Amino acid sequence: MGSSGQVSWKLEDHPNLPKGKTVALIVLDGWGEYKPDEYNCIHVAPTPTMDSLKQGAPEKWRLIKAHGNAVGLPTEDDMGNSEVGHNALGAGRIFAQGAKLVDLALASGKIYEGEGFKYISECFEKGTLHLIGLLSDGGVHSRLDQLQLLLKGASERGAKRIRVHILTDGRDVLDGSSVGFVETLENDLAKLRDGGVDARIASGGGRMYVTMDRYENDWDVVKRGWDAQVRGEAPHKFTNAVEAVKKLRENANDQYLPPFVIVDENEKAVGPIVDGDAVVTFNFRADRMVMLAKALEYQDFDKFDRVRVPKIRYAGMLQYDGELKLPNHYLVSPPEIDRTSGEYLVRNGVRTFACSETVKFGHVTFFWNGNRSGYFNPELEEYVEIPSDVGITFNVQPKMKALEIGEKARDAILSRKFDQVRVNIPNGDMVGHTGDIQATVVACKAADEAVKIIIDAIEQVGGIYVVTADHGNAEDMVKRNKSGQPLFDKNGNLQILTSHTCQPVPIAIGGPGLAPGVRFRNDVPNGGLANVAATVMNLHGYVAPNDYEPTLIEVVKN
Ligand SMILES: O=C(O)[C@H](O)COP(=O)(O)O
Ligand SMILES: [Mn+2]
Ligand SMILES: [Mn+2]
Repeated sequence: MGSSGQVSWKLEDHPNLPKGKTVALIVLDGWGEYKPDEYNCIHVAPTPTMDSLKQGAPEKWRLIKAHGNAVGLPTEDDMGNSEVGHNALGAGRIFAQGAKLVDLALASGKIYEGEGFKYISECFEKGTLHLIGLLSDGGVHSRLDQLQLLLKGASERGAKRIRVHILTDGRDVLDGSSVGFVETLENDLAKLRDGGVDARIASGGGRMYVTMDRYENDWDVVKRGWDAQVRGEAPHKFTNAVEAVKKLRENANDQYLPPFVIVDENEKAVGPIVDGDAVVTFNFRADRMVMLAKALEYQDFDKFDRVRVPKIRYAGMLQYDGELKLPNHYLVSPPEIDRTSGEYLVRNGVRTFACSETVKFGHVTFFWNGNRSGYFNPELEEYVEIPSDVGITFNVQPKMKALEIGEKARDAILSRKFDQVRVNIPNGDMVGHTGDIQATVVACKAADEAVKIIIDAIEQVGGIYVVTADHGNAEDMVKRNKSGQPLFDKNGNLQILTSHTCQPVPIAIGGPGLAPGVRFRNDVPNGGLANVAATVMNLHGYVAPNDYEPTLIEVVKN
């Protein structure tokens, strides 16, 4: 920063590293490092390319942290995720993330003093407060304890009628855990009712089938939620949410429960959203709330027929998109992730290509650029989205679009029109979340093949590659005890881990364009994802800004 507070965008030249090399930056989603056993799908899958990077040159492969404090999460027990992972990779610094900011705002009570809470609380006298979000303690998109505090805080501050619209998880937490979370919530709501607040669950559904789509992959998902939450209409009606979830689990897992509404004895929905109500989406993470936020907020919304558009006061837990100012009102200010490496590099003339398929497209663009949509400079950047398959779980098509992403990146590299070619390869993560071990093995193989296509192209143009990951997933597919032994449930079934992990991730550098003597330093033993940005800036021939986390590489003279 200059003394006037103006950002000086000019990056210093690196003393020993040249400019003009094509740098391929490959993020394998959900690809951690863990002991090689039968539940490590990366180990089981043939992954010759990633293996050769690991076994090749020890000074060009290492592990970095991708969870907990290293990515701005509240505790070391918090697994990493795509949002915080790509934020750290792109921003080069560690920002206190949404989970932590909401914790702090709730603990200090500041959440109730902000504009967002005041705005919604004006409906408390006459209207209903609706809370919509993911019901689990996964800590990736939301957290149960935050919802509990918000329920208590809102009712103490005048909310007389509260309706909770739940989305069951099974993706950031064990499948089947939804029942326990709904029971806990029901207990809390019963206590509020004892205190005179009319508080109930009003609707629900599984997060992947109802509401929490992302990057506009499938608007039907959001529509199903809208119909249940706003209109009080769904194919399944129950008088009790615990019963609903137990019954619907007979034919679907937590992630994919069909939408349901809770009705009274006259079959009337207990909590549609109507004029004069307040709505809060209590997820702090943006990607899977943006679509609903648009449906709730935009007058001229045309992605599906909303049928009835109630006049409400709506606030997000956070503002989900700073560029779009979406939503306009929010309870907690999001982290201000500024001066990202993407912006610096583009402002220094680095021509950038970014690509993934829809389900991860925003990861290498929006998250990478500090939760900012759009280009910094359209003349120098091209972002390509390959449409994802719609309406299937990814264990059915575990190869996903890995090869297409690899080929697009290859073409971008060979065109020589770009200095940085950045991709996210989703397979390990998206298929890992299904809990299908065999399919995840196929997924890892496909991801490895995509890496090979890109590295081969880099060989051809004399470029440099950086291969890393955003957090673990496919390297461990079972829940384990403290000594690492797999755990079984009371019926003797293996407990499948659909979520991410706390494992470190690999980073490898190489390619013919890598200057002689470049190697990983030994003095950054606790390096994490945030150290990657400075590293990449070096590989483009620049020194990172002073306040960036230190580079992972050094240049030794031979
Ligand atoms: O949103 C999801 O799919 C999961 O909750 C987290 O996965 P991601 O962080 O890899 O997107
Ligand atoms: Mn991810
Ligand atoms: Mn994931």
